[in-house]
Amino acid sequence: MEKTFNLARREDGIAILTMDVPGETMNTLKAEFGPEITEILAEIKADSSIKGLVVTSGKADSFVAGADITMLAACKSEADAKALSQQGHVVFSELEGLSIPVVAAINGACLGGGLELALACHLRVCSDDKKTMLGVPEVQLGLLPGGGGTQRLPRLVGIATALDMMLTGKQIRPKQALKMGLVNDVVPNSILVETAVELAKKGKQAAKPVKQSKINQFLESSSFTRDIMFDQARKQVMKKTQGNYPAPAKIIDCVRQGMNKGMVKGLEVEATHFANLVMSKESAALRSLFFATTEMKKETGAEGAEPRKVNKVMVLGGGLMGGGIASVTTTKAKIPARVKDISEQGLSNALSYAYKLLDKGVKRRHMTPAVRDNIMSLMTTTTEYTGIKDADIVVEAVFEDLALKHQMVKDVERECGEHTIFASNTSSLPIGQIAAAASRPENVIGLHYFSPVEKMPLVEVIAHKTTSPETIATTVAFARKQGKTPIVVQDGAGFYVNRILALYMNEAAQLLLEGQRVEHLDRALVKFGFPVGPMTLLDEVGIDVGAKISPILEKELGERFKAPAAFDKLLGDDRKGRKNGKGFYQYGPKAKKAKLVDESVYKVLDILIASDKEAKDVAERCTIQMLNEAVRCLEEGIIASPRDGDIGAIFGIGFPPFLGGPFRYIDTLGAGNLVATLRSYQTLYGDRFAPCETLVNMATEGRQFYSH
Ligand SMILES: C[C@H](O)CC(=O)SCCNC(=O)CCNC(=O)[C@H](O)C(C)(C)COP(=O)(O)OP(=O)(O)OC[C@H]1O[C@@H](n2cnc3c(N)ncnc32)[C@H](O)[C@@H]1OP(=O)(O)O
Repeated sequence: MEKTFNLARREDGIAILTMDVPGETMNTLKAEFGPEITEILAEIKADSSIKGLVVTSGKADSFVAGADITMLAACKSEADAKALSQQGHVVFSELEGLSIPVVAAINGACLGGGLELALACHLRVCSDDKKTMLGVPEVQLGLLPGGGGTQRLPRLVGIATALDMMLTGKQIRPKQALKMGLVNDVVPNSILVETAVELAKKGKQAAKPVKQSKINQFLESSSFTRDIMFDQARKQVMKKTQGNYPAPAKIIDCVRQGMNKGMVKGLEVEATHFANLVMSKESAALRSLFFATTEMKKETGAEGAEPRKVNKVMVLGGGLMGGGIASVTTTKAKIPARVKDISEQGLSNALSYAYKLLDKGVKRRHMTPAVRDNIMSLMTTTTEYTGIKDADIVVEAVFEDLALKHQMVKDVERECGEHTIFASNTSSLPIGQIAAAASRPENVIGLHYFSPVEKMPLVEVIAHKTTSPETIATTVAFARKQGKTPIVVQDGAGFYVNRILALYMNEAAQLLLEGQRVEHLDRALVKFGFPVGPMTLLDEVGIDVGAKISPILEKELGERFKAPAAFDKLLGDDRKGRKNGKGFYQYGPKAKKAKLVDESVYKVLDILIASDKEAKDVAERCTIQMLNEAVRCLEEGIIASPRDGDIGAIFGIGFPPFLGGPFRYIDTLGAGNLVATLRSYQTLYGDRFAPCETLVNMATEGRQFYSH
């Protein structure tokens, strides 16, 4: 069997231990490495000629990307998972206990168990490479650092910093890692191992005291003050997670017990909590997202088709969406983008949108002014169709007006090359209708971004009947270069995401009209796990935008999409939401910092406030139609798979990740139970709740969407 670890002795007495998992792209930690590493550690201990040890990786892109998540997912019981954590504890303690200095030389991803391995070394050096990032992202998988991280990290960088890293899962760049004392040096990759060797030769050194604010020094100084800090952290995470995610509270408990009762106790608590989390349904759902997104990175979107290279992009429309699209094209994909708008004002808006985003990076010291200016130089503007003949993709982000979009298709076909792709960022118009004006419809596709473009991870790539596979593959690859997760969906009003969202929003509106308070509706859905409630969302997106989409969906998809008629009164009262400072909530200079409902909205809608319904009933009534419609989209072939439907809902509208997406959630609920609930709502509130055929069949046959 090929070995994972290689120990090379140098003449100067420093040995280099290189980890290189055979046949895999990245190093990950697996239980089966246990005997091999134990043997090597014994060999090192027995060899008095070894005066120091450097631990490094043979992979170009990773030090170690953590414990193997597939191995964790395969655990059958808490006992299995606890054994894994304890095995890690033993090996890392042995490494830490070596009498010779041990230095980790880190290049590339050093995450989760990988960072825990590095923490067990006495010193750490990392490369300044762009790929080098350090962190403990376990919380994003519904887990906690189970290889001693909850104990060693706070002891190295301080409790406050360690909690911040563990509770957010954020990745730390080399410079920042040096500043916070996570690594001892940052050097170019070419001299990484040599620097680590030199450090090892200097011998073990006492860790430099962590630079802490006065308040944190005080808070970390006694168990009494530490407890205040832990209680505060607990309150904050409960507020943020609404108690839906068990990992954060367990992370805090591990640190509390370890810092107050010592490392041995801390490790014991860590292994127990880790095991419990590995077996939790929340972690299973979050792990499924990791597997889904990793799998999707390899797909071209159209079987057998290869993407063409995109060297130049044009964006039509310099509004919020156009500015955002141009910005991710230049900043993330590093592809030149030419923005066209009819007005100079539109163009300067787009430029300043992109500039402000980049400048934020400069202010936070994530980039230099020179890099910002370089990226800005990739963005040019025009009011005419000039300098775009060789554009590979034109992304249209103008008003939702079919005639205008037809004009754009014709203009682009006239002004650009035969191969130029016309991608429409429409949120509601069927792409087939837009392509009807094209003489090269195979080049026409939908590319639906979500607002704000630079933040929202999803794009829907919409193929109409005759979009060519090459156009699909090129658009998918382009979106990925922009840092997006694309899902390919079929053409149809509202595509996938807006279609399932519309029913959810309509039901929230219906509940409002029945007298449920605005803030109660929002709280109920936030408690369920959405990042914001439906009323806040409508204010953010624009009540006018919602009102424009609704009739299109109703016309194309039927009566169940009919928005409550009373909502027209909102527009009659010029209530568009945040953008004009008039919506469900108060805005503007007079508004208090704490968000307050604009109570006058009840009068406009003739609402008599009723007593609050149970939050879980409110959430169920709004989300159940979303679930039903998601299945209908699968039934109609709008989405290709439950996996795409889950990723689309989570990344597009923030469907609670701990539920794994609508389809995984249906599996948890059971199709039979869901159908029964839908039918009871149907009796009470009408046919918009009628369960779709697939769900009914699944209920009869006892089927699930996923086999695991
Ligand atoms: C006990 C411990 O405390 C518990 C843990 O350590 S839990 C694990 C914590 N670590 C993580 O969460 C990191 C997970 N990995 C990532 O975020 C990303 O892979 C990355 C940022 C490291 C690299 O991203 P990117 O360059 O886009 O590469 P990506 O396509 O995701 O991954 C490359 C390959 O490595 C695999 N991989 C990366 N990290 C992995 C992990 N921790 N477990 C299993 N496989 C992993 C991917 O599945 C993929 O495999 P493939 O080539 O066979 O498809």
